[in-house]
Amino acid sequence: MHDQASALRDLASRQNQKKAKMRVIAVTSGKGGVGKTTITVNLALALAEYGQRVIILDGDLGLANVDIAFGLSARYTVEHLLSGEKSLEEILLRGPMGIGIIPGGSGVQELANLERDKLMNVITNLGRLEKLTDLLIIDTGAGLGHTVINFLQAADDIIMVTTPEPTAITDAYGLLKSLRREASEVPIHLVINRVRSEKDALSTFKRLDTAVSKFLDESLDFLGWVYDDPLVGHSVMQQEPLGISFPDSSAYRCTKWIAGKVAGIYLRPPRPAGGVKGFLSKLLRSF
Ligand SMILES: Nc1ncnc2c1ncn2[C@@H]1O[C@H](COP(=O)(O)OP(=O)(O)OP(=O)(O)O)[C@@H](O)[C@H]1O
Repeated sequence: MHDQASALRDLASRQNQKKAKMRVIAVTSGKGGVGKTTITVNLALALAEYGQRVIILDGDLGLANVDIAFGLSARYTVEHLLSGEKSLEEILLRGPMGIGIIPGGSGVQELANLERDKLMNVITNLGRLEKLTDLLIIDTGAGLGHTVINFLQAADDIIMVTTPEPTAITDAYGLLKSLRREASEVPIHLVINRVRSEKDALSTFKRLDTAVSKFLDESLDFLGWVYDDPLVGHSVMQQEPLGISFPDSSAYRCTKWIAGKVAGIYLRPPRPAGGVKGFLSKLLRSF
């Protein structure tokens, strides 16, 4: 008998067979406020600069703000997609460099707890994503709520963001520990945000990696770091991504380096901008 459930399974498997190579990257963190959204938005921009087609799913249930970071305002969200009121194309916002933004809103939680009658809308609509993008980047909420777990389990890769702050490191470790149980198949790549120097980044990584190898018997992949940069705050106030307002800032150059790795392009790690003092000291050294 060809019931509704098997019809859905057939449709989903046909979508899978047609699958182009859209990659799903979930950006997450143990603690809130460590720069997950800033990194998601600028990573998307840097990847678009490398010629990738990118769509961001704003999956942060409590603090959905990807649209705001782009200076846009969401009229419709995933909720409208789930109810069948709007199509994917109708809820999709377009940012700079053709970046697509899917506003999550409260529909995000529903997405994780789909009722059967809404499943058809999702499979049909999200199946079309394959044609629209090379990369789907999900900005998840912090911590390990039910919705976050579902996104992390479904992703091809997880980028975990932390800062060197002890509380952020403790929460990152806690999340890594849970992920080993909940999403052990998905590779996790660490980004350390708001570092003062390369040394600061490396020592933070070492601290976390030592704990992970000692207590979880695993090793961490270090994707890169982003400098603490006051220009990030300026760009947030301007509601314009850093890569648009301050493309030469040290934080954006780091993000481009990370994006290069994500896109499979090798770049050297950037150094912080030295300002006039740095320029003069380098100049004097060369005499
Ligand atoms: N590299 C950086 N240098 C300086 N400030 C930064 C940097 N990255 C993020 N910030 C600042 O930290 C604050 C939090 O950033 P953001 O909103 O991206 O964090 P989040 O992890 O997404 O937070 P939430 O958990 O609330 O979603 C912002 O005010 C932002 O300006």
